Amino acid sequence: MTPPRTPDQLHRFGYLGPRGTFTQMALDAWDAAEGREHLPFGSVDAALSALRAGDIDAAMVPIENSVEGGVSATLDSLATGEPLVVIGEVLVPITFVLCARPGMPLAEVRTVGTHSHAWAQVRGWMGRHLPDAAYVPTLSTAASAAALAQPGEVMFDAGVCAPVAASNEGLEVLAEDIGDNASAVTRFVLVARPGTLPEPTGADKTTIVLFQREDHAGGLLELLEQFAVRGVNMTRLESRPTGAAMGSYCFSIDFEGHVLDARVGETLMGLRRVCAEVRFLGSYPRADRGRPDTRPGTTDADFDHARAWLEDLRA
Ligand SMILES: O=C(O)C(=O)Cc1ccccc1
Repeated sequence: MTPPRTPDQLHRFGYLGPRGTFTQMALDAWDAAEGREHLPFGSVDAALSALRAGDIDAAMVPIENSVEGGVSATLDSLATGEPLVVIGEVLVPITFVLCARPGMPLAEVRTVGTHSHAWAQVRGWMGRHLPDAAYVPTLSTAASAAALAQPGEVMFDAGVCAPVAASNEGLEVLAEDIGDNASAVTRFVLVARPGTLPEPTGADKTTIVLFQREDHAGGLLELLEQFAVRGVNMTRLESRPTGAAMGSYCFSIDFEGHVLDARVGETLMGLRRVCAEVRFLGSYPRADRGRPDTRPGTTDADFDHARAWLEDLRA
């Protein structure tokens, strides 16, 4: 996981809570709290609204899972509304347990509560061990454990969460390691209001959202070739409905490099020419420290030489 790199001006951090979520683990990994506040929020939207309102300085939210894909609540909130920027990312390996109130036998579990992304990752196990169990969605994995720990009626018999959430809430673990994919990883992003741009490290990523001008044959290719000709490697590409009309999509994209890198700047200018809108969602150090494989002709020095050559011609 990423070591802490907390800019000095950030003091109040929000996260998708309650305590015991994978998102809290991501925030703890990023910011080993030294007097800074870590505040739980009930949903991604609630955390990002508090950030936009200025109640917190940054928010840790899930963005992508290696098994289930993008987290729509996060992608859509970042693509619209008051601008926010990603200033860091954290990768967290995911392990799930099935937990219940003490005394509940596995054979009697009829309903299971958890976050939709967690349910999608334990579907195989559920099919084998609790094929008739009904799914009850909760706003996070730890929210299902917290609900079971409250006295009185609860909407489900068991919850799926991190081992730490089950033990925080004094629940019994009915089964361990129930994820269908043992190497599942979730990627979390630390989001702030614009104005914080982490310095380039040589191992950076940039996130943008592209809105096309009009639907036409080769429209997506036109966007992709902006990256290809400048040697910029994409690490995530998703289309999301804009909500404006049926068939209206935007593209949410992560790629290697920092906005201050020449090839990234040239790519963004190319995209700006061919798109109706380019929303910049930040440049930040990669959690895995992976450095891009820069092709000959696409280094900062190559772009500088070419620009100097053109200026010479014009002079
Ligand atoms: O609900 C949580 O614990 C989260 O942090 C969101 C989530 C849910 C499922 C897998 C990874 C992250």
